[in-house]
Amino acid sequence: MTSPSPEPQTSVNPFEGVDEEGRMAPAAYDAILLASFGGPEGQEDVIPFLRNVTRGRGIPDERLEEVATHYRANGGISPINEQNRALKAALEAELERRGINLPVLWGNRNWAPYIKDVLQDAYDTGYRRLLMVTTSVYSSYSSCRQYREDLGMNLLATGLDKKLQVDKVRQYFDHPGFVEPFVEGLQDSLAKVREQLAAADKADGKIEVLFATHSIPTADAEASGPRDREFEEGSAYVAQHLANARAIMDRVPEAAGLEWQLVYQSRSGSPHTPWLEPDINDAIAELPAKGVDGVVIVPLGFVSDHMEVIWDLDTEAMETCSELGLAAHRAPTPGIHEKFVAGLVDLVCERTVENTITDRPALTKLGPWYDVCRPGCCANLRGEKPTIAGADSTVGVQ
Ligand SMILES: CC1=C(CCC(=O)O)c2cc3nc(cc4[nH]c(cc5[nH]c(cc1n2)c(C)c5CCC(=O)O)c(CCC(=O)O)c4C)C(CCC(=O)O)=C3C
Ligand SMILES: [Fe+2]
Repeated sequence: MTSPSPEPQTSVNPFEGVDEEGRMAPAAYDAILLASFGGPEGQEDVIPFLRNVTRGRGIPDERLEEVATHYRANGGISPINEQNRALKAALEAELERRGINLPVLWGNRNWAPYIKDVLQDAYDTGYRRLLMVTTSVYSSYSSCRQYREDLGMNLLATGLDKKLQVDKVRQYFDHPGFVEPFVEGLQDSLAKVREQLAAADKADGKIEVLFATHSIPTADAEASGPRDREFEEGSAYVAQHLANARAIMDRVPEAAGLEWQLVYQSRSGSPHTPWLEPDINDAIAELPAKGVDGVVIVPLGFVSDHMEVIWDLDTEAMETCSELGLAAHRAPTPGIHEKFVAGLVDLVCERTVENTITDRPALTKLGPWYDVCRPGCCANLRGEKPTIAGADSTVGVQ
């Protein structure tokens, strides 16, 4: 039990304490908030979970039924919560190893433990300032602003908006802690695909690398990131993935000269709304005609092996590969890789007055990303909601 810190003051100038690169001055935090998506933990949770996820988003019922079957086939259980429990434990161990006294709280947007309850518990424990780390690393409405909105709305709903300050670490897509596990993963998966090819007497077979991420509506892709910067393909979300894919390819000598592409998965929504393409299965279907014999799938958009990885990649995309006679292997997600866990603690230390880390590593020219999102960053195209951690935020001190 800590003694309560002073209540935060509401600032008039939203940029106060934030420099031109969107960097926020280090502060004294009471705890880390690990914020994630959440997932069902039994058959009876599946539909209520899906309703939570899609509330107000117009996802057709047929799509919900289809997604429900992915969960049902796995006992109604998403692996994501267990993975977050493991990540929380790994973060606690790494903090302890470094002698950093910061508790780790865990809350989800769409399932228990809900962010709302965690915020109330945090306040009741005496915490007054939290630093949020999300399990979502790129810039887009779904992966950046929606987290910031859910924090803003839950602080308002609990009446804690003037009492509990929540800041957020920068989007960390190009932090070495996130990228390096994929470098190792690509190396290992390439070796496995080469073994498969050798066993099939195709030792010289051609291999292509597919970097897979979540599809989003093209309108959201165009609205991703800050308004005052131009990005490749007109989208921070796409540009961040392309830059990361190049950074990974450059670090794997065994992949020199191989063709690669960025592909998308898990599309939902109305078929009339354009989403990012190509779909991974369509991309795989084109490969035999290009003389490709083997595929490495790098799940670049994801932090852990949750449902969208084990179903859409390991089940569906792998099936597409085997139907076409392609050798294939899926590289791991960062999960609780020690470099990933250490990287998250480094990101926290960028922001804490104690144990401050001043170099802010980024493996692409796009980063290091902003601690405080620029105005209009990753806009909600359906209307504005209260957010935290943005220069245009209406909740908390920025
Ligand atoms: C960019 C992005 C990430 C990556 C960043 C991040 O990790 O946050 C992500 C992650 C995840 N998406 C997840 C699950 C779902 N996403 C859905 C729907 C949607 N995702 C979208 C985008 C993203 N999603 C979008 C634009 C929609 C449609 C509109 C909407 O509803 O906003 C739906 C509804 C049904 C469907 O249409 O598929 C479900 C069930 C799970 C949990 C998996 C598990 O349980 O293990 C995770 C980690
Ligand atoms: Fe953003």
